[in-house]
Amino acid sequence: MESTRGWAEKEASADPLAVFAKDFLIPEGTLALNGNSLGPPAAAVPIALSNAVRQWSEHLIRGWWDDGWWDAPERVGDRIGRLMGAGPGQVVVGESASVQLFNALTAAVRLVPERRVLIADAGNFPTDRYLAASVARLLGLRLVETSMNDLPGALARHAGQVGAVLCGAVDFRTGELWDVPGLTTAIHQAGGVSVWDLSHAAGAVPVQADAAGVDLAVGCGYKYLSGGPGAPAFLYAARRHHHALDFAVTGWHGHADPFAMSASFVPADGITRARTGTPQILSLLALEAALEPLEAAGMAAVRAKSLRLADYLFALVADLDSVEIVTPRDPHRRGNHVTLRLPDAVAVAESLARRGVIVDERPPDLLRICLNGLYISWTDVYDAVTHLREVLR
Ligand SMILES: Cc1ncc(COP(=O)(O)O)c(C=O)c1O
Ligand SMILES: Nc1c(O)cccc1C(=O)C[C@H](N)C(=O)O
Repeated sequence: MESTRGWAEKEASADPLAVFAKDFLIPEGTLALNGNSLGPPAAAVPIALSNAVRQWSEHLIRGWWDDGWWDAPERVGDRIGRLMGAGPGQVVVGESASVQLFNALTAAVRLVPERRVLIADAGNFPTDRYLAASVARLLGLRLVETSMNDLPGALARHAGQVGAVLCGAVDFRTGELWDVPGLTTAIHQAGGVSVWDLSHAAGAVPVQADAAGVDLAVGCGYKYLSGGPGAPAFLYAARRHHHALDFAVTGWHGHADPFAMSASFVPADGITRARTGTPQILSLLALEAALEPLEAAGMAAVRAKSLRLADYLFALVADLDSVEIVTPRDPHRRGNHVTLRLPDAVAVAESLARRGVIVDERPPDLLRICLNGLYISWTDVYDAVTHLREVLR
């Protein structure tokens, strides 16, 4: 690795994934380095949306059957599942990540009703923490918040009482990737049920959900999956739990026979019981189309390139005295975004945005830079760091 633009250009011209950048709509001259918050639109999305509106106008309500709308939550779920190492029939798409978290967490608690301690990652995204507190109040559980580093300690301290355990796979602030397989095993050994928030992992890290023994998981559709603002989220539930899953949000789309319009809820078989009410079809079809470039490029190839882009950024910022790299350097211990600590991160992010470099900050001093190898190039990294260098000067 060399810190010259010529080297970055050479690397970019040899990059087999470079072709995928044209599959995204990013304004000329803009570096979209915040795909950990909102991924850019895939070029396939406006086409899929206009197709969906055409289906709607031509087929009206028949679209539910004739155009495959009814099965979209499971169909798109299977496609997202393939990106996260989940076999078919274990993922549904719909609702926000917050609603899916509520449903996953309450279902996890109901799998082990005698276990009265709910353990939650204290560094998790606020919505996860708020929901853990709310579910604990709702179900009369004792909430224990712990740092991820001390999760094994917390499991040991509450041995015999641990029920649901809610963790984020990638720390939304620091980009640290936790040991999903190892910690899931530890949760099981403590008699608990794991609920992983994969929002910063799905489409970024090839999480092996099935192989890791994950029980339940949820994630956003608008970050690395690029489904668009407010894209539907996903819920994964391991097949071995399906027969016992008792979701709190029991909508008619999760009923065994929805059009029987019966008086009481009988859950559908399989993951379909995780469905709630009528899914957001336009958004679901946009999300489905957005998956195409990632599927074509391959999760493993995108991950490998993204890690190398981050290594390149680490090398380029090494001489910036005021910048501390917060994200672990070990590729097994980081997700996709890279976090730098520097004075006045908010002002730096604003100055970068004026130069067309879109990153984000988490106050007071963290700057997050998302290097998604699917559409970010070697020269983008070089240019972004050049701008950062000038802004800091
Ligand atoms: C880890 C994590 N979970 C959940 C969310 C958001 O959930 P929702 O889509 O319901 O706003 C985010 C980001 O907004 C997040 O980073
Ligand atoms: N979900 C967001 C939103 O509705 C508006 C602005 C940003 C977001 C985000 O996704 C924030 C993101 N989850 C984070 O890690 O900070």
